[in-house]
Amino acid sequence: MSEPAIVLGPNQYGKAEVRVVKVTRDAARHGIDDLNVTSQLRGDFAAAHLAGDNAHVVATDTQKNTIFAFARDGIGSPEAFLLRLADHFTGSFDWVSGGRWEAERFAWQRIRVGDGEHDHAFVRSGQEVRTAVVVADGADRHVIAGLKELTVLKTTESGFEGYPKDRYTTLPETHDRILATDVAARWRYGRHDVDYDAVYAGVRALLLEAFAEGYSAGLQATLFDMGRRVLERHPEIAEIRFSMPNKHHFVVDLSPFGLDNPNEVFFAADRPYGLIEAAVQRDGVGSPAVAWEGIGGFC
Ligand SMILES: O=c1[nH]c(=O)c2[nH]c(=O)[nH]c2[nH]1
Repeated sequence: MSEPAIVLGPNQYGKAEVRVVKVTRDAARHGIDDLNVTSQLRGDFAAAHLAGDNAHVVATDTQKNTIFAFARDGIGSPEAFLLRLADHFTGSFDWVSGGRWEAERFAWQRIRVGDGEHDHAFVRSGQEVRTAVVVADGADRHVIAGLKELTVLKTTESGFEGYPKDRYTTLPETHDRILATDVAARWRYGRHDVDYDAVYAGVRALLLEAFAEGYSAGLQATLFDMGRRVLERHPEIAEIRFSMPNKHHFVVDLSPFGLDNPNEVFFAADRPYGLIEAAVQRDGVGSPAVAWEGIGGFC
């Protein structure tokens, strides 16, 4: 029996992590957009791989330059910027049938001076990084927005009880513990007539509100509550996925020092950590695999 032939499988290529900063300076009060953009093209690139024929290979350098050139007109929301890139590359080259464009956006806030805000001096704001992915597949456009590194902590109103105990279980039950995590979430839009910046702000607020409010019976329950609130309030969002580490805070035994410790002094362990991941979906609404392809881990 002969060995199967060796053939080219799925492929994409482009420029990764183009750091583009756009200053808007048509008035004394400047604005700033700070992004990390990755562009990857899909289509007929077989000859490049199989024969070294680069006739179809839009250089990664050209893709990088296109990102800078498009920034000259203003960036706007990361989702809108990525959609422009997708339409440009698929519209300009017949053999580019799709691709994947991804962005991280770093937020800056005006520095407060006296009781005003400075016109052109900024401090990195917040901690979370906004994320966006656009996948073009022929005429289809999939838009996934998100955030990562949104670090939150509550000092009470969290517990973990009722779990199975076996011979390896040592964890004591508690109904009063610290709950801390770095929220990473991505949500897929089911429609595209969306004010991406406004929805981002709304989702971020709902995630924080869900984390803060009420008693958490576990990070899993908190995760689902976050997702449920987002889907209830945002019909334009089809589904949302989360990846959240449970950043354990262990009560330190101070009895060797003759001290009590009524949930006041903790050891903040950095590893290992629990890792809680889930999708929150609308029943009966499918989740297109092509939209999520290339997203590392769960979200
Ligand atoms: O919120 C939690 N979920 C778990 O699955 C888990 N497992 C664990 O040891 N502690 C916790 N906490």
